[in-house]
Amino acid sequence: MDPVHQDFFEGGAGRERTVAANERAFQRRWIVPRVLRATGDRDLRTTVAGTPLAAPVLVAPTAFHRLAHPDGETATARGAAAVGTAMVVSMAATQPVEEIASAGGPLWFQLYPQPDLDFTEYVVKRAESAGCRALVVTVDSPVFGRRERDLRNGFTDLPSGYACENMRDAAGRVRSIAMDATAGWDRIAWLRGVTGLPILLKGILHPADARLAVEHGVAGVIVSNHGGRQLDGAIPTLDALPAVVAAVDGQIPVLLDGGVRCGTDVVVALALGARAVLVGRPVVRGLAAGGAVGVREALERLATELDLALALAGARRPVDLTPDQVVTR
Ligand SMILES: Cc1cc2nc3c(=O)[nH]c(=O)nc-3n(C[C@H](O)[C@H](O)[C@H](O)COP(=O)(O)O)c2cc1C
Ligand SMILES: CC(C)CC(=O)C(=O)O
Repeated sequence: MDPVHQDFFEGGAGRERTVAANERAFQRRWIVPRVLRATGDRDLRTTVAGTPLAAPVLVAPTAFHRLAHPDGETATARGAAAVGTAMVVSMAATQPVEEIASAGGPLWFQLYPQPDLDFTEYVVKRAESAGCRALVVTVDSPVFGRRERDLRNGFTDLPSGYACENMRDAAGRVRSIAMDATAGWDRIAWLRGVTGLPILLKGILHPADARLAVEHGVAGVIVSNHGGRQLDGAIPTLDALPAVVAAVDGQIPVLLDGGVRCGTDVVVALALGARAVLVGRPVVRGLAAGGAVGVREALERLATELDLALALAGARRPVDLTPDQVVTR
């Protein structure tokens, strides 16, 4: 891969403290296994916002897949479909959502709220018509994070020949993605009026926001710091999870992304109350290394490791894991 593009995929904001801390937070947790109780067949399946998943690991929305592999987002979707999980299509995808949907697996669509409400509605309807089953609204990006690697590399836009295909307006012109600092909670209420799709908020870290999310009738929240690409110094997601779980009090599912790299990481997040996790960079790396097969292998490996870790932790199903099975040292 072009090292400039690799820096885009791997990098984060500022000094990349949060990028590093997301993974480190998992290193500080230890699993306390239970014994002699997980009898019978294991079952990794779960359902989130009405979408059944073979395992509680989804593909996080990440931008510009054609820069990682010529087959782009379509290959990622094929890899996700092969393992029976959902892919969250980024608003900054380099292929049209209709084409990505041809892979056949369940898709959710990620939206950066745009200041132009008519256009926002147009994009949402397009995702809906393409068969996307949920809308993931990214709420941690009122402005764009400062990505030092990209600034140093002069990487400010897609190279020519590539476009954010889901930013085409009705006239076929590609708009640039705006970060909308004017979007408030009223925008979530507005979105609920324009779509019947379940809405999940991505980028919740504070328990008070989690409670507001419940009050605004969303179908779920994703504890996320955008993989450390927005606010450098933001709390590692695993550290933020317990308070968010407590705040929503079982009313809606809580998902988490950031730093999930292996099956035991998934066990820790599930035990602390996440319904499922999403993975970003591991999927991009799989895509870059081997297209759809690489994505499938990255996700298969996580599911296999999760199955093994569940068995050894004494859980038959993800919901059997309990918070007392994780200690911090
Ligand atoms: C290269 C890259 C591009 C991303 N693009 C988007 C995006 O378009 N929309 C979005 O909501 N999040 C985006 N994210 C954030 C991811 O959805 C997710 O929060 C993060 O990658 C999870 O951390 P992980 O990479 O450690 O798994 C991006 C992340 C990366 C690494
Ligand atoms: C290009 C951006 C719109 C997406 C991205 O890089 C991110 O969200 O981190």
